[in-house]
Amino acid sequence: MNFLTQGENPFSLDNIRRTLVRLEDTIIFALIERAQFAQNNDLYNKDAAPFKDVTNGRTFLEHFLWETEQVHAKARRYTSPDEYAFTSPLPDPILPSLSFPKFLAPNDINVNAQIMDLYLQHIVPKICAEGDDLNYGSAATRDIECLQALSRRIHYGKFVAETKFRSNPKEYSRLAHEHDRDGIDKLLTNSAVEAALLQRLHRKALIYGQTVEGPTADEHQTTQLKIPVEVVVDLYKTWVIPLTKLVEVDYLEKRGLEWDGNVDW
Ligand SMILES: O=C(O)C(=O)C[C@]1(C(=O)O)C=C[C@@H](O)C=C1
Repeated sequence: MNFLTQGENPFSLDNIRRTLVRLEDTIIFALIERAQFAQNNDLYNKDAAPFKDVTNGRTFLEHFLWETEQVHAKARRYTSPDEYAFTSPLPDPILPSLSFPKFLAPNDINVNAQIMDLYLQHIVPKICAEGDDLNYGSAATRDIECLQALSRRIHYGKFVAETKFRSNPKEYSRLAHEHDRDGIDKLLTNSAVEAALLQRLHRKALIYGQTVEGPTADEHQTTQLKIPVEVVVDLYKTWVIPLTKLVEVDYLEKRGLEWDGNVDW
């Protein structure tokens, strides 16, 4: 989403959902890119021999991510309301600051630590072949792309939550004051949207993951998929949607508690 475009409201629920749909493509392609390299578990072990003298007590991935985020911070990446860094400390931007439209209420919700854990424990082992192929730089670069895309998608829940809050502030506020997180979860859940998403994802993983050879595309040629379809669907079902909802509930609870009766904060 380009928050700086004039004219169209970037914060309508339709536009926010359109961004979530586009991020499905980003995430699937990032996973396909990572899947071409072996697991390379040394990347995730801070005592691994190839790196332990150069990464200051971090794993190679953490170290490389920190270096990458330092460069991106200089280009003001983390001043954008939909971007969340995994590492710190980070330098100030070297570009002048932008003024983004005010939409989200101030909050410090950041679930990147959970995203890192789920990615390393549940994604890499399922999409990459076991073993070590020495492609450390390539694999870590793809890891960072996967992590950034997942982080953006999951923290986008804040925008969904704010639009939902604005459409029903009294009820969310009542539930927040009762600390009824299950009630908030129930109120924000749209099962039809979730079911449609999982079906769409299944089709996308099947189509994007195919090896296209010859002059015509064969929609039944599914034997050589670059990543297993069910891994992508499971990733969303078990992790991406629940973590997005966690972000939404955290946001709505705080938002509801602090609500002063005006829709704008
Ligand atoms: O689109 C919404 O309404 C959202 O809240 C996002 C989302 C998702 O993660 O995709 C999460 C909860 C809803 O049940 C449906 C979908």
